[in-house]
Amino acid sequence: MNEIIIATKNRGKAKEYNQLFNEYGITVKSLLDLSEEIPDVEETGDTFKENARLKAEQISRLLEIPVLADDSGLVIDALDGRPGVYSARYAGEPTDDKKNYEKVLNELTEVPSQSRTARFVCVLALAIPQGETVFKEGFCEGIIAESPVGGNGFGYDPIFIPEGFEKTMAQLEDEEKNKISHRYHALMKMKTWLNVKLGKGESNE
Ligand SMILES: O=c1nc[nH]c2c1ncn2[C@H]1C[C@H](O)[C@@H](COP(=O)(O)OP(=O)(O)OP(=O)(O)O)O1
Ligand SMILES: [Mg+2]
Repeated sequence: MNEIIIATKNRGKAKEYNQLFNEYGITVKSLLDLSEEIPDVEETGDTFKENARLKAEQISRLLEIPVLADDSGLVIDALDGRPGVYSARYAGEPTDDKKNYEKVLNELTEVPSQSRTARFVCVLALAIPQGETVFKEGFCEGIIAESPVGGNGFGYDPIFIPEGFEKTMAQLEDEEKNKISHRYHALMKMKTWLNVKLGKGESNE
């Protein structure tokens, strides 16, 4: 098998999974690459895990093959965890990345830098026909910038300064982001789990 489906309609995510899987010789197909029209999965869950499950299981059932899905978002301490699972629709629907991060910056105008701590969260689900869905979670710690900078990445990247950096996620090269991102960490945990499952490696969990 040298192809995997990721149940997403987000081009930014699909691009990152393609880059992350590239070294294994695996091509990633998103729902945008399929010739058939795939209905939207309603993200009705209250947690990243529930929404990741909905996306992975519904598409796996539809296509009758194993499917990965990620539900992710930005969790800001000074906002009691918002936008969290509502990250994609924080400023309403349809999703508008710029409106979303501008809303966050407006809500944080009075908040000093030491209190602007936040993290990106990614719950990655692997749904297998006739099997139990597996979940792995990844985090990327950082702080929220005063204003948006940078043109790489997607979503909230222009306002997120990862720990250990003095620039935003949107100023990092793709390869740099892919070494530290919540998505990378979740995928590495999934890879470890799969290797153990296939008898190819040691668990380090
Ligand atoms: O690395 C990231 N860099 C910046 N922003 C990010 C990142 N990862 C997630 N995010 C934000 C974007 C979106 O506002 C929300 C994900 O929402 P989420 O529902 O998981 O994805 P989505 O609706 O964009 O596509 P889909 O559900 O088809 O996979 O969190
Ligand atoms: Mg979504």
